[in-house]
Amino acid sequence: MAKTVRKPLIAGNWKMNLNHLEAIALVQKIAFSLKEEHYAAVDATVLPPFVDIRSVQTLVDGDRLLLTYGAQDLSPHDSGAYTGDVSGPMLAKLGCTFVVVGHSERRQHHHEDDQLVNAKVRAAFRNGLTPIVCTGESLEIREQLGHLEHCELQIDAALEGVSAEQAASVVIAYEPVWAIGTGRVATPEDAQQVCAAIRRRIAGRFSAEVADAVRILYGGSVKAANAGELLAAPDVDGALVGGASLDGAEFATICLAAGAAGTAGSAR
Ligand SMILES: O=C[C@H](O)COP(=O)(O)O
Repeated sequence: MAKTVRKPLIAGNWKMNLNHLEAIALVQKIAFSLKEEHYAAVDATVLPPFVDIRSVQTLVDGDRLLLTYGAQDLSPHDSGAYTGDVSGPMLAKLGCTFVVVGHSERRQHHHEDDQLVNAKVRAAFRNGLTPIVCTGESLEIREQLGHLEHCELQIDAALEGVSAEQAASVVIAYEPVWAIGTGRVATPEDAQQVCAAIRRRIAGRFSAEVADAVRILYGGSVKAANAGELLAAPDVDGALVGGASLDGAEFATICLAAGAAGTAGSAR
């Protein structure tokens, strides 16, 4: 299957790194390397910590950058007595495009379960934000060959109650837990197998048209050196990049590789 309709997306998840001054410096570096003409072939977005978003917004708006930005999490509630939480309306007001939901680090360190992930997906849609829904198996599940079913069930749960129209706009990120921050990257075949299975599941649950529209990213130790081969896989529509997104030139190189892979896919 060629990548005829899906524009590649590279999302830089900064995790809990960079204060707002460092955020400005990084966006400036990305802007230096990623020119307006490059955005015809790839969408690029950064996902800074909450406290950096206003600074990133000011720079993106002021310099009319085509780079988008988003958040790494949101509350399932839109307002109220939820100390420490940040709501969808707040992120929308800051001009966020995307919000990560269900990252394995939140599932692990904040005990987020499938029900909460689903509530956050619905909060994102309610507020005009595009959720980047993460799924991925542990090493133990992979060794027991349960990875496909594990990811399919996580995606089923995350999209519970979501309309076909909303589902078509969702972004899914397949991130095997054993590949995150470890330097141990999945092979293109591993990534393709799971991304294709997720797409088939969405086709069965919604429709072939919805499945064809959904962008499925791979995440886990993506770098400029391995991005090209991962992004060439037919069902891999981009990458959720952690560590390598903290280097502006490296992030831009990954974006350019995605643009090239997308262009090659359309020509097939
Ligand atoms: O959200 C990004 C992923 O967790 C991947 O992180 P990484 O590129 O540092 O392995």
